[in-house]
Amino acid sequence: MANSPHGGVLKDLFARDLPRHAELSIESERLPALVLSERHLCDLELILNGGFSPLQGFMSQEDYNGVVENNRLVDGNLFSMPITLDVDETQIKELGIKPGARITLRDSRDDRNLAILTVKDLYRPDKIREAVQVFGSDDDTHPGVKHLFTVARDTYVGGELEAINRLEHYDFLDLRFTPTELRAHFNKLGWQKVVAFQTRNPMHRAHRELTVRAARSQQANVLIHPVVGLTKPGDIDHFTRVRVYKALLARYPNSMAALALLPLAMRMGGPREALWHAVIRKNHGATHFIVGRDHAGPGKNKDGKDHYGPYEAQELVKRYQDELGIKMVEFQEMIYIPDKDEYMPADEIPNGTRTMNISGTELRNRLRTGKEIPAWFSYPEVVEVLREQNPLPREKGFTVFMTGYQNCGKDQIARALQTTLNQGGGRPVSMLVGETVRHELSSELGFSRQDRDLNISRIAFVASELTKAGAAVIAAPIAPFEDARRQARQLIEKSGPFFLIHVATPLEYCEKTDRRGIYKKARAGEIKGFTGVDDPYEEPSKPDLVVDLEKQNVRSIVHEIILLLESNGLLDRV
Ligand SMILES: Nc1ncnc2c1ncn2[C@@H]1O[C@H](COP(=O)(O)OS(=O)(=O)O)[C@@H](OP(=O)(O)O)[C@H]1O
Repeated sequence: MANSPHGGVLKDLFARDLPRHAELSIESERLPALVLSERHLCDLELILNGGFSPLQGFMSQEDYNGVVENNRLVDGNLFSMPITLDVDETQIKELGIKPGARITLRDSRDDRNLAILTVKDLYRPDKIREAVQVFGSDDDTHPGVKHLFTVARDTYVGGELEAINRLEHYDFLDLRFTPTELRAHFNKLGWQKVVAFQTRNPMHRAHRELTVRAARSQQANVLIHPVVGLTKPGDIDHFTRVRVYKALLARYPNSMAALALLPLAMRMGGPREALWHAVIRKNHGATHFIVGRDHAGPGKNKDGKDHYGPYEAQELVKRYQDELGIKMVEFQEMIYIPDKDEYMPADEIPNGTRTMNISGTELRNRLRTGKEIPAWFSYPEVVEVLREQNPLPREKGFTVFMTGYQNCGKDQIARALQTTLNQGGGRPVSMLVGETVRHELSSELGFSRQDRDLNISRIAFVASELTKAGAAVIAAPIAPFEDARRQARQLIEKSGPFFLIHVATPLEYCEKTDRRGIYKKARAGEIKGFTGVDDPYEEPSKPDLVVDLEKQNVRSIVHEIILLLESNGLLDRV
C-alpha cells in the first residue's frame, strides 16, 4: 500500500476537474492569460497533480506567512517552502488581477492553457524576511536567494486552481509518473514500503550501495526519484542523468528498485528543502525518504563556507519526524574501503581504515581528459553515458576562422586544409568561405560596416551550430573588424574550440597577384568601399596564428594549422 498523502487526501486536481474539462477549456479561452515561466510551470505541474498536496493553488498571504514563519499552512499542515506566483504591476493592470478575478495560466512553451486561477489575494512579500527565514540568509550567492531578489517579481498572487490540461513533455514519458500513477504502480508491484531517493546528480556505486542499505534496513523497495525540473545552475543536464539512472537501475537486484522522474524546480534550500522533498515523496506514495549529507545544498556562501552544515537537513526533518508521516532514513557520506571492496557510511568506519574517494572535480577532470574512472567508483555503462556527454577533444567540433585581405590566400588555404582534414577523417568538415557565404547566406548584404558585421555574425552563428554538432568548420571571410571577430569567437567558443588565423599576406602582394582584376576595379572606383583600398582592415590583436602567403606556401601554412590543432588534442588518434 502506498503511503497516505500529506493532509490525508491527494489533491489530484486533474482527476477532480476532469468532468468539467470542456467547460473550463472554453472559459479559459476568454479569460485574460498569464504566461508562465519555467519555474512557475514546474510548481504548477506539481500543484495540479497533487505532488504538493494539500496545496490546491498558489499560496495566499496567510499560508505564505505561516510557511515562512513556522513551516505551517493555515490548516495546520506542515509545509516548508513558499509556493508563490509572482507578478509585476503591468501584469496586474493588464490582466485585471484582483481578488475574485479568474485568470488563465498559460504555458510559455506552447501557448496551451493549463489551469484557471481564482484570485484570492495580492500581497507584497518582505523578500529579505523570506530569504532569511526560508534559506537562512540574504546572501545572494545562494541560488534560491538570488532568484528571489533578481527574478521573482514584487507582488504575489494567491488563489486556488482548476486544472485544464497536463503540461506536454516530449522526453522520457514512460518514466514520468504523477503521484496517482506512482501510487497505482506501487500497488501493482505489491510494494508495501518504499524508500525514496532524491537526486540531481549522476548516480554511481556509492549511491547504489546507499539505497540498497536503506532498503535492507527498512525491508523496503527503492524509488529512485530524480529531479528533472530545475536544479542547481551548472548541473549535468537531465537527459544525460536519466540515461545514467536507467543504466544504474539494471544493477539493482531484480524488482528491488524503480525509477520515476520528478518535474520539480529545486530551490537548493538545504534543511527546508529536505522537509519539502519528504512531503513531496509522501504524496507520491513513498513511506521512507533518504536524507544524506548536505541535502539540497547550494554550495559555498560569500565567505567561502557552506551555506548549511552537512547534517542540518537531517536535524530539521528529525524535529518534525513524528508528525511528518514519512520516515526519514538518515545516511552519512558513503566511503569506499579498498581492502574490503565495499562502501560504508562514514560514521561506521573504524579509525585507521584505508579509504578512497574521487571528488566531483576529480571526476570532471577524468571525464575531460579521458583518464580511467575505476570500477570501484562507478559502473562501465554509467561511465559510458557520461563520456558520451563529455567528448574528448578528438571527438569535438572546432572552428578555424581565417581573416585577411581579398586574395590573401585564405580560400586556397581553406580548401587545402579541408582536403587534409578529410584525409584524416574522424569528423565532417564544413566550409564557410567568403564567396559561398555571400551567395548562400548573405546575398542581400553589401559592404557597409553594418552589413559586414551582420555577415560575420551569420557566419559565427552557423559555425557555432556546426561546431556544436561535431564538425570541423573552416570559415574564411575578410572579416576586417576586430569587434565582429571578437563576438564571433565569443559565440563559437560556447560550442567548441575556436582558432583565429590571420592570413597576413601584405596588401601589395594580394594586389599584385590578383588575376581577376578586382583590385584594379576598386582602384578605378568601379567597386566602392573595397577593403584595403578605400575601406579599413583592422589587424587582429590576438590571433592564434599568423601566416603570410608571400613568405610561405599553402602546404607549409596548412601544416602550421594542423600542428596548432594537434597541440590542442583535436587530431589525436584512438
Ligand atoms: N567593397 C568590398 N569590399 C570587400 N570585398 C568586396 C567588396 N565588394 C565585393 N567584394 C567581394 O566580396 C568578397 C568578400 O566578402 P566577405 O564576405 O569576405 O567580406 S566581409 O568579411 O563581409 O567584409 C570578395 O569576393 P571574392 O573575391 O570572390 O573572394 C570580394 O571580392
